Amino acid sequence: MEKVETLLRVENLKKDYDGVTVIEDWNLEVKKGEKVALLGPSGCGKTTFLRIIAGLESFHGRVEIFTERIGYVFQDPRLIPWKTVMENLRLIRDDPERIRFFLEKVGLEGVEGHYPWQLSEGMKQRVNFVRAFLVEPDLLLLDEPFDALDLKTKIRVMNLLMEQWEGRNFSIIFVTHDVKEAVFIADRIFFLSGRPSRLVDEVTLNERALSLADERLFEMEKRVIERLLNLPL
Ligand SMILES: Nc1ncnc2c1ncn2[C@@H]1O[C@H](COP(=O)(O)OP(=O)(O)OP(=O)(O)O)[C@@H](O)[C@H]1O
Repeated sequence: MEKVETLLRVENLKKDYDGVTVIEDWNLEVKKGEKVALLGPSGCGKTTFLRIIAGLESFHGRVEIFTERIGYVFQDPRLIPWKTVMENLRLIRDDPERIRFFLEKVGLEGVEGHYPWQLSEGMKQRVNFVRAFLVEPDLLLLDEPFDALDLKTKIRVMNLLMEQWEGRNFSIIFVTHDVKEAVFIADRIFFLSGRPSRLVDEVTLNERALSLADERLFEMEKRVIERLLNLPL
């Protein structure tokens, strides 16, 4: 049988801010190509966890990442205001053809010369996605990335995400408050408690819905919500 490689291993992870513990004793593994979602109350440390994985935060415990190719779709787009979309993206990968390819894929053809202030929040967020795809990541970190998108754009970006994933089989850590999004994207969902947050449960999804309107998705969402409601949080 083919051995599934570990891409990320987290042991006894703990994070304090000014003496206040936010993350308490997290242990988890993410396999190569696996898509995991984190569901938990506001302020429980989900963004902090992604920042730790991206090397942007100090921590206690052990974090092993078996790649350097990490893409990060931040909660806010963080584009450099005095650079155009193309200039922002060329900082990541100086390949205008590839940049145009992804811009077209997210429905942003023709905005290369625009400055960030000329774009709506949803447009900026799509540029944020393009930036992460340009990295050709082995691990993609997604922090509530669909919130600024209207439904049709969200579906378009989700489809692109899945298409990219099928082509390259990278791992995903996806933070969201939306159970339906989590169920649509993830193979495994972790449930977090409030601060200090612990990983209290996880559920593996053995099916995959083909679209956000797929009936199976509603059934899976229901099961996850029921599981969540039964947790002693
Ligand atoms: N740089 C910092 N200094 C001090 N406290 C911080 C810092 N960054 C985050 N925190 C605190 O750590 C906790 C976790 O924050 P984090 O942003 O990781 O939560 P979250 O689960 O992503 O929340 P949300 O779902 O609302 O986005 C919060 O209470 C926050 O105030």
